[in-house]
Amino acid sequence: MRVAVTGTPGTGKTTAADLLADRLAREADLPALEVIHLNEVLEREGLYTEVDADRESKVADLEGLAEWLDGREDVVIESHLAHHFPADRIVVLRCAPEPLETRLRERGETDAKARENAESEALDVILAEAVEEHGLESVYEIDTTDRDPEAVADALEAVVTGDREPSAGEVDFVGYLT
Ligand SMILES: Nc1ncnc2c1ncn2[C@@H]1O[C@H](COP(=O)(O)OP(=O)(O)OP(=O)(O)O)[C@@H](O)[C@H]1O
Repeated sequence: MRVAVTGTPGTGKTTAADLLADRLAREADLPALEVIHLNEVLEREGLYTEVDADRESKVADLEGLAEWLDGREDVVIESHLAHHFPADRIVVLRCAPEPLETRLRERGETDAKARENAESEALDVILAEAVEEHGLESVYEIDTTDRDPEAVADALEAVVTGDREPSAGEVDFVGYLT
């Protein structure tokens, strides 16, 4: 089974996926899935097409990443790009725009980048992409706004074990737009 963990930068994908990886390694009754941090693969394998100077970020080579993922089936793929690849279950981590902006600023992002990501989150951009590419029945939303990382990992674990139902569309942050 392939599980994609996606969401706007700052929603806590890396943090939750690391906690899940610990649990998968320790608990024998959980499925044997390997957690892949796709941004690390992108860096390590050089799977980007250009470096975007203005935004100080690399443009992902989606075809190259898809080829790298080909044949890796029992995995949890963590990245804001994870929903662009074939997967059985797609988890979209969400966070209310204001606390998301604060998280990103505290992590050292520029005000402009923090604001841009908060607006993208308010507009459900990644959720919409995930639903368009995979359909409502494969998409699970987890609202991390008032959940600590262990509680987010609990919800993620419930998706992996099949104890949580698909839930796209439950989270609504449009009211945060100013
Ligand atoms: N559930 C949570 N509640 C509050 N803060 C959190 C939570 N999860 C992560 N954080 C904090 O938010 C910041 C972003 O977390 P993290 O790097 O895991 O996000 P991400 O979605 O993987 O981001 P990116 O896509 O940029 O890699 C970190 O400073 C982290 O400590």
